[in-house]
Amino acid sequence: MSRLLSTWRTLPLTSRLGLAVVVVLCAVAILAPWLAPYDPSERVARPFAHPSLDHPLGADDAGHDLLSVLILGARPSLLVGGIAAVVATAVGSTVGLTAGYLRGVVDTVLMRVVDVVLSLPVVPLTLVIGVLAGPGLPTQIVVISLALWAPMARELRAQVLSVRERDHILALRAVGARHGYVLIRHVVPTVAVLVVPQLVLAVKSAVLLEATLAFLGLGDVSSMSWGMMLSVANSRNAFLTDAWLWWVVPPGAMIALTVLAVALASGAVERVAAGSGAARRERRTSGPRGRARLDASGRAAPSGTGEFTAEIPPEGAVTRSASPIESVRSTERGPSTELHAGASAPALLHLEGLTLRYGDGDEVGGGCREVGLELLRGEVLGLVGGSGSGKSTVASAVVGLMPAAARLQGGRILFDGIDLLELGPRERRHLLGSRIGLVPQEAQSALNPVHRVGEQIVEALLVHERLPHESARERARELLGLVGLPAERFRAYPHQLSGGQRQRVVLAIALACGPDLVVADEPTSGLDVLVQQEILELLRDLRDRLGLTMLLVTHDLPVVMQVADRLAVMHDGQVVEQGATSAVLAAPQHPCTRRLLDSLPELPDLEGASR
Ligand SMILES: Nc1ncnc2c1ncn2[C@@H]1O[C@H](COP(=O)(O)OP(=O)(O)OP(=O)(O)O)[C@@H](O)[C@H]1O
Repeated sequence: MSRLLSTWRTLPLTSRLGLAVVVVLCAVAILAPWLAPYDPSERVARPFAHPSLDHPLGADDAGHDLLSVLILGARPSLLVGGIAAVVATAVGSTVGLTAGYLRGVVDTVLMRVVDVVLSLPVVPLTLVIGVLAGPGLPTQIVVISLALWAPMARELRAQVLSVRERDHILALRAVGARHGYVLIRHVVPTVAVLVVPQLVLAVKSAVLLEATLAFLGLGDVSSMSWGMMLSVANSRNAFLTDAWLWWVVPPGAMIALTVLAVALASGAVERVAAGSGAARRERRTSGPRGRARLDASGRAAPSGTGEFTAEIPPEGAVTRSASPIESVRSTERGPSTELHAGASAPALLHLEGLTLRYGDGDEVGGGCREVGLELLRGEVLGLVGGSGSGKSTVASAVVGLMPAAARLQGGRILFDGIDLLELGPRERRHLLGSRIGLVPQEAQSALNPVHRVGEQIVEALLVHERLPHESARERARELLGLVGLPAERFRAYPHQLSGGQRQRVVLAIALACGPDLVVADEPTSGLDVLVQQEILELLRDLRDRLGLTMLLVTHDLPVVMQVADRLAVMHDGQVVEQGATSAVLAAPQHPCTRRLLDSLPELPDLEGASR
């Protein structure tokens, strides 16, 4: 209540005024039968009676009290407007969400339907539908909803297109989460803030359209809305006498007042919706009072100090069923370290002539050409090259998250003998996260900022494994331990972690279901040198302990030199050189490899300098 009051105080005067008028109008509509001084269907005055104390708005041609008709008219006007707006918003939002999220054929078909609806002239269309369906409130609701849903669908689709490309949504799709799950749990909450003000604006348009339809004779004569009052006044020659002053002006003024008030109130609703989203985030990020605070290393710090806050689970709350490594190993599927870099070992990942370009027609370009790579089980392959050489294109093709503009022109990606490019979306989703894990670039944006990091690991686990929630949480804590984070970090939000800690969480998500292959796209970018070193040590450690098979994409040669068994160098979309790391570094064959090596900084001879 106090939050509502404080929000009310922050609203501009016009918004407050609009909200107040909307509330009064709704109250009048609800209480109309008790507020109206007379029964509007009874003849209580002489026809065309002028306004008087008994009848402040006079009477119509049949002697009905016009004030009572006006008060009762609020009901159908607001009811039709409200219901039609809700229906239009529901249809428009569903279409916009589906088209924007699924893209492809679904998007094309739905947007062409939207284009057709938008190109139809509203008034003649409504007349045709009205004549076919017959006048009445249901017809009005259908016609108004039909006229309003299409612009909403278009607007929402644009928002969803941008939200679906956010890194944390891509990261979730990379662990194989179902479309419905990603939509409902991550996309809908983000765009809901936009839907609420749209709904309010739709009410405004719907009230106006209801009046238009009623005036055109598509209203329900048995329930006299304000639009219907105008229609009846017109047909009963109110304009030929001075009766229009009290028969036409008041309902016209009420329609104008409603539209204006709703328009003013929409600003307030937008603010409140955005505010409540922010407050929810704030509540989530600050957590309940009285929680212990942790310092950067995860130890308890005196409350009221320190940047990091996280709840410490009660002592003994976690009963460890297996060591973190055992947890991950228990889901391992193939041989690992024994076959490490063995020349005769079967390739886990095999790319043949992969050609992927961006754009269509004359605009086609970029991407990668005729890429051939082989990654053995237990091996770390470093994919290096300058900016724009095509590394990310190859990585995105392996995990199946190519940008919309990407066009596959040929080649195969064999993963454990399965051609990934031949798989349907559902089969591919089953592999992602469970057998192929992705460590995306930019851990900060790959994590959902309003969900606890532990829950994000749990989410990745539950996408593929049927586990009781508590067991999943326990596994998530073990995975945190595996990547070198204290289990207490489970309850932290991404912003409460350092860059290196976030990167570890992203790694834990990638490892959650014990994948056979991990694709790490620039896993150390944006981190300072010391943290980079820590992450590299962690990768090395995981490789040795778990026999991880990893495709490590980076432009940073020193990074791969420390972890990769073999290197593949890309330039201009092609692999120009590949071989054992030591061999490539010792005797680079291609000028690009030599340039990459030459670009490595050399430390000055400090000893010499100090002499
Ligand atoms: N969505 C896209 N639309 C059009 N062209 C693209 C798109 N993404 C990449 N490209 C082009 O494809 C080529 C390869 O890009 P890619 O991102 O794979 O390179 P990269 O080696 O990963 O570079 P960086 O290290 O800078 O990310 C570049 O020429 C780039 O301009």
